Amino acid sequence: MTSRGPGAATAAPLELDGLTVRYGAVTALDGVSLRLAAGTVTGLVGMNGSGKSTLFRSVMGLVRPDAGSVRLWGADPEAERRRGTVAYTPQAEEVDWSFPVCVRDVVRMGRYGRLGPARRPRREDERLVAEAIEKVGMSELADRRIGALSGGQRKRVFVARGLAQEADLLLLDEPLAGVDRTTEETLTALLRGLAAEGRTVLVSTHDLQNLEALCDDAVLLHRRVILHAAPAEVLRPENLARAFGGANGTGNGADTGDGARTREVPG
Ligand SMILES: Nc1ncnc2c1ncn2[C@@H]1O[C@H](COP(=O)(O)OP(=O)(O)OP(=O)(O)O)[C@@H](O)[C@H]1O
Repeated sequence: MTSRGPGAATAAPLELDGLTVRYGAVTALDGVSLRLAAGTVTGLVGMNGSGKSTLFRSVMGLVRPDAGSVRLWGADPEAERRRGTVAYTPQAEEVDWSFPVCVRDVVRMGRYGRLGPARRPRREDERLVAEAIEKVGMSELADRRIGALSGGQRKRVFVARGLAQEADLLLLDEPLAGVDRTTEETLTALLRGLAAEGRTVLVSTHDLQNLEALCDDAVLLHRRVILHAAPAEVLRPENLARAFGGANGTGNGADTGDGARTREVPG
């Protein structure tokens, strides 16, 4: 894991304080405060449009907060982003899948922030790339164009990119959506393993059945943090109802308005 200066060891890997983000008239996040403990997996749970992706994008500096702050290990986030200590797996819809690259190319992008002065991947980088691809069960498809992958395979490629990056904080936007049961179990074990190594994972998910197996903590989001507690507590019907507006938490609820989404290339 990356070594940091004094003070960073005790600081939270991620701390949001009063984070507020608006897209024109739409308030996506409204005074969100959150602190993640190191070496944990935290589930981010909320209905469509509750602000989950906006939260991730704010941490990555892809949207500018209207108010509030993001701190990574107690410091200004820009330096940590540049050092590659935080990895982001975007939702599939945010990626340009016609970009002419193969699985290995995308995963190799995870190493770019860590390349030596020659800026050329070394044998060690290639080993880490191959290892990350193997961990998500994609070795046989390593040379396939990303546009020719299934939805579940696409998710796994971006999880592998985060693994190859050896980031200390991983932000995963719905990595389990649309994957089969075996892949879900593989990815769950993988994320649990990362936390056991001391890495910190924030993962948005709609899969409430898997929440307790996956997470140490969960955050119910509905523009604001409704509850940050153990998964069992978050799963209580009365708590889910506060975020989803239905007793069982499986209702879709009304979206709060559909703004145009930005798209980005895989790198
Ligand atoms: N680029 C944008 N321009 C305008 N509005 C946006 C933009 N991106 C998101 N929004 C709006 O902000 C709100 C929060 O969106 P966000 O994508 O963060 O929600 P989410 O919880 O990730 O949803 P989902 O579960 O559907 O992925 C929604 O009302 C959405 O329509």
